Amino acid sequence: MNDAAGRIAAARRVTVKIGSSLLIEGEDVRRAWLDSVAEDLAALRAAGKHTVVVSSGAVALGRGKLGLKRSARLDLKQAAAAAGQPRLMAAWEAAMARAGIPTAQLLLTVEDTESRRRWLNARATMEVLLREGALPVVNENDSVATEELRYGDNDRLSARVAQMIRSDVLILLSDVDGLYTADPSREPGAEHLPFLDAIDETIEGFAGGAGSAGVGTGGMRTKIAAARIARGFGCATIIAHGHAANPLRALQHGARATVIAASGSPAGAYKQWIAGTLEPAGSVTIDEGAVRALAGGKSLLPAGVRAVGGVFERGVCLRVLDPAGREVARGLSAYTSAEAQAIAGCVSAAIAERLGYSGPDELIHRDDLVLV
Ligand SMILES: Nc1ncnc2c1ncn2[C@@H]1O[C@H](COP(=O)(O)OP(=O)(O)O)[C@@H](O)[C@H]1O
Ligand SMILES: N[C@@H](CCC(=O)OP(=O)(O)O)C(=O)O
Repeated sequence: MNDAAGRIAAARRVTVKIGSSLLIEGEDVRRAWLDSVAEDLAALRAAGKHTVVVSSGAVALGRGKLGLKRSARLDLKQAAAAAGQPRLMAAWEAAMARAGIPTAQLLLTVEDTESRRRWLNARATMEVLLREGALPVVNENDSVATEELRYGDNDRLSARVAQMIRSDVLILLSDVDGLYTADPSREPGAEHLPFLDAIDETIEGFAGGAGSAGVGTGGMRTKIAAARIARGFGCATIIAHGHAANPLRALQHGARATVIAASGSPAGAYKQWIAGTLEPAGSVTIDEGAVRALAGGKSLLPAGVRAVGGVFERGVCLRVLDPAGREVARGLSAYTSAEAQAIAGCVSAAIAERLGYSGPDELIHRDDLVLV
């Protein structure tokens, strides 16, 4: 299944990145086009797929609003982003409301995607939004980012977002229908590449090395960098043309694109990430029945917990120990240490009464658990 349509059909979670050039014309949003994207996103939802959008456009809209000229100066870009972001979100909000889907805004920085704690918090927010049927619309928090610590391009940010929500597919909508052997706007003879199973130096060379066509805009280079990140955690990347109406539907109907395959699956990579936690924040000791349940692929319920070690927040990685103190698993805790202590040994039906509020039935959900 090397075509974009097949990948999208099989995906459970999809991240879509939309560049400024698609969204904005002159100084305003291409509203009719955005309505068509909203329709496509609603169709993905109706097909049971969880979708997140990474949308550029704040800087371009803010420039128009403030009457600023194009400039490479970071402070001017930051001011433009601050002025343009509300306009960008207003456009998304209006388009998605017409499609019957509530939107939510997340502004992320490099730090949010690099620090484990902030990552987990952003992820938890995203999960609730997806569960509640909202469309998270993400952009870089340009106004607080620094020169040394900013993505600067939403291609790589979208790969991190795809990782955060465990997307199977990352769709980069651009003004070109994929990767060519050279920049097609400069070399008419350049060949289109429909499918890549790996990213090597030759491929990176196509996307424009230093001093060649890609410099300045980010161009294909940041898209290949994004595909490389996505590939590493089990997510395929699709680079596609997005300028015409209903660009996602067009892809689902076989429009030409470049597909870059993933290595492994998002779930596998996620579990590797959990297993690779250097310093788990605490531990839970479980009884024999729970050890058997985990070995059988079940979640860890509070009923099987005998003791809780350490002081920890929700979402952190815990060691799961058998009655003899041997580590049998690792997983992300759905509760804080204080809560875990309060509900240890407790049947699921009694959790709400014990805590005074309701919470998940599982202390560690099987999706967040890996046997060691
Ligand atoms: N090998 C290549 N294949 C396709 N496009 C390329 C290649 N090298 C450079 N490009 C350029 O990259 C552009 C897309 O990047 P960019 O303008 O940054 O898009 P976006 O705004 O969608 O992020 C294309 O219009 C094309 O001119
Ligand atoms: N965060 C910036 C967008 C940065 C970016 O990657 O732009 P683009 O190359 O148009 O996708 C903004 O909202 O204007």
